[in-house]
Amino acid sequence: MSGPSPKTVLKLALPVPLPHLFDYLPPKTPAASESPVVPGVRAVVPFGRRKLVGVVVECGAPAAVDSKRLLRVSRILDDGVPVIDTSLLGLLRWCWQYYKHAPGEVLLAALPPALRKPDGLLPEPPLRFLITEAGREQLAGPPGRAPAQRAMLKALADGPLGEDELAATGSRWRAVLKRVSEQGWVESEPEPASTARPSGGHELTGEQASAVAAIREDLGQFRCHLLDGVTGSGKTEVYLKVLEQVLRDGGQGLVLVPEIGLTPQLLRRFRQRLGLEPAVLHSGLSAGERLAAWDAARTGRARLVIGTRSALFTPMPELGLIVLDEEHDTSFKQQDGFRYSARDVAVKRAADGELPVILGSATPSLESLNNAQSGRYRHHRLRHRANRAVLPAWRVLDMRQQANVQGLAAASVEAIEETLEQGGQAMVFLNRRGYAPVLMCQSCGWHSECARCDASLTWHRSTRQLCCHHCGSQRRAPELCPDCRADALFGLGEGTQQIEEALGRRFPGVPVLRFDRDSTARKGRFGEQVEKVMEGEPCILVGTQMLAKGHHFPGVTLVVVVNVDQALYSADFRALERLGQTLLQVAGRAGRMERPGTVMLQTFHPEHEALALLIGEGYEAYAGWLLEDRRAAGLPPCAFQALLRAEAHLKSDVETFLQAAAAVFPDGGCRVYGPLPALMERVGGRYRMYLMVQGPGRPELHRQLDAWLPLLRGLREGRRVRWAIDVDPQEV
Ligand SMILES: Nc1ncnc2c1ncn2[C@@H]1O[C@H](COP(=O)(O)OP(=O)(O)OP(=O)(O)O)[C@@H](O)[C@H]1O
Ligand SMILES: [Zn+2]
Repeated sequence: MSGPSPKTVLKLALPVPLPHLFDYLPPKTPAASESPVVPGVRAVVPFGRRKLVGVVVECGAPAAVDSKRLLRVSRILDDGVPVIDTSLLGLLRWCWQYYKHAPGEVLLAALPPALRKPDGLLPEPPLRFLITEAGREQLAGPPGRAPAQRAMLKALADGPLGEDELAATGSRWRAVLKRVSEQGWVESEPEPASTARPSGGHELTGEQASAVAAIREDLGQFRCHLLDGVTGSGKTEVYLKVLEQVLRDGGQGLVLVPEIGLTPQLLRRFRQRLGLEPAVLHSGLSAGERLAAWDAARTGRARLVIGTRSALFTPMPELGLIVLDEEHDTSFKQQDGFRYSARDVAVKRAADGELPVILGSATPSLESLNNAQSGRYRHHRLRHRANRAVLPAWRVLDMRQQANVQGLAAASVEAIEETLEQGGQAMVFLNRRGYAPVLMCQSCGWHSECARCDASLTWHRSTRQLCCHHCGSQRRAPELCPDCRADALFGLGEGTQQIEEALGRRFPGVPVLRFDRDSTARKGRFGEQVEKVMEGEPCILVGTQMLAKGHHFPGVTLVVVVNVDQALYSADFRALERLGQTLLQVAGRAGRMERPGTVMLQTFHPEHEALALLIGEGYEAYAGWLLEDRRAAGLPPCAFQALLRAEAHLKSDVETFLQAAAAVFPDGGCRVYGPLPALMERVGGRYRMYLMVQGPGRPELHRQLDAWLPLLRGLREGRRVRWAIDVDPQEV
């Protein structure tokens, strides 16, 4: 027997945080039936003392080390069927190179969790069951002594059913199914692909129609379309019209939405308009549900996938369109581990697959606006609300001159009262959950601080807890001041719970619905509350960011924004961009139907030029002003950045490492700045700092980063810290 030739080495991505692929010999004597190993298949390999599941990335590459020392793949999984197709594999490879992240972690993140384990298998294709001629005859005959069998035949008489539907016919359905199948009364076949039956939909406005026409023209080729339409302008209707065409042409559609944009209402809308069941993918699903949805997309049974960030990596053999709704949303950027931007990777996927991508938003990111201005993206503007509703009117409340009860201005309370009297619904927005952001002692000035973070502990009065919203630590709230023992503790500032309580007291009998991460923690609660709002009875909604995103609440005519002043003076250069987006998105919930809406903005800085511009002239002017500023300051999107982030228990370790890292930064057109402290320097007892690398061009930035990385890995100072590269960072 000849020794293994280097030609047959397999390169695998394994789930370990190392920056390379791993060489293995192919499995021993593959069975005759087994097809040759191809890229994209899963394999089990020995790794140290463990067995790992990896994905074969390359076959037949020359081995990096002497092949005699190589270990052998234990076995190939899934009968050698690739779980990741070639084009997706190419995209993932681009990702690990671009984001400088471990290939194995990138690749395995693209697999449903169930397939990351050796015992997880590709699911069997689902079957559906049909009644046969003999079955019909049986049903037509006199009822026998097997009522369960008869009931099943009866259920099938109206058309084929899947396993889920049969399961609803009785607990012993499997046994019954077996019996009727043996009799030849029922047969099975693979579940066919879902087909779209679009119906309904609006007659498009002129603006919608021209956007739809332009995007349809580009089907079958790559182009990025920025759909820049004010809140309520009917962007979703544009997506639907283009998707209709894609589905009709036999393509698959992929729709990505922000973390909390994936609501039952949204799904219902897609389901009803397109007349098909979308495969839904998000992190809240069970492993089994996720696997099933992913597999339906991979095999082409599912024609439409709707999901959050990571759904971007679903294999879809006939993908014809990607839609990214609320493209400015920060949840599209993963903030730990594999720090990718789903927006940017979506554009790359579309380019690779030669298909159009739609980025939609009422408040586009400066990155996308910049790309539209430079002609790289096609820019479609929808300036009017679709259903003749007008954009809401703004009222700025100078809080220095307003009586203020528990955070609410007297004028806001009056406006809420008026709204309720007229049968409308009011929404109060503030970005702080809990009862009060700080618990403070009136006598000695003590205040609740997290021992492990540079942050105060939020007072959750109902549960009598002090909670850190950064590291999650919790403790019982003291009754007396822990320092001076005075009975003088009070909550400083307001959180959603306090506003909820204040409104409940002021408007007895009116439902006050709170939407924040605490109140909607229970599964399904969010949806229930939304349903309640949709019933249209007068009510008050109080909530955080969660309320800002894409909801269509027809009854809401008043929006009160409680406190956004912090952002006006933030050290983060993106703070004003985010503020403008949040304000307009929240405001956009008001007056989406016949009755016009009002937005009341409570602020201590009514004269601030940013607010004046945003409210006076709108987002386009505001974003233009911000973009000019970025250009003048040489900041993204007019420059390119990457961060080297590092953290450790000892601040000196972080500093020493970053200084050493800066010292070995290679020469070139990009410069390195720092070490600088993270915006919140200490979280969970760890100090966090970074170096910022910035330059005028992307290729230059990547060339220098790629030259720097091996040097960083060689630094002995790096052993005492956790470090990572963040390309195109969104926060510091
Ligand atoms: N051409 C049209 N004619 C009449 N009504 C329309 C039309 N297009 C959309 N609508 C209606 O207008 C409302 C807002 O539309 P939609 O939710 O699609 O807006 P949007 O731009 O996605 O909003 P947002 O950015 O605020 O989420 C919906 O009730 C929708 O049914
Ligand atoms: Zn903390």
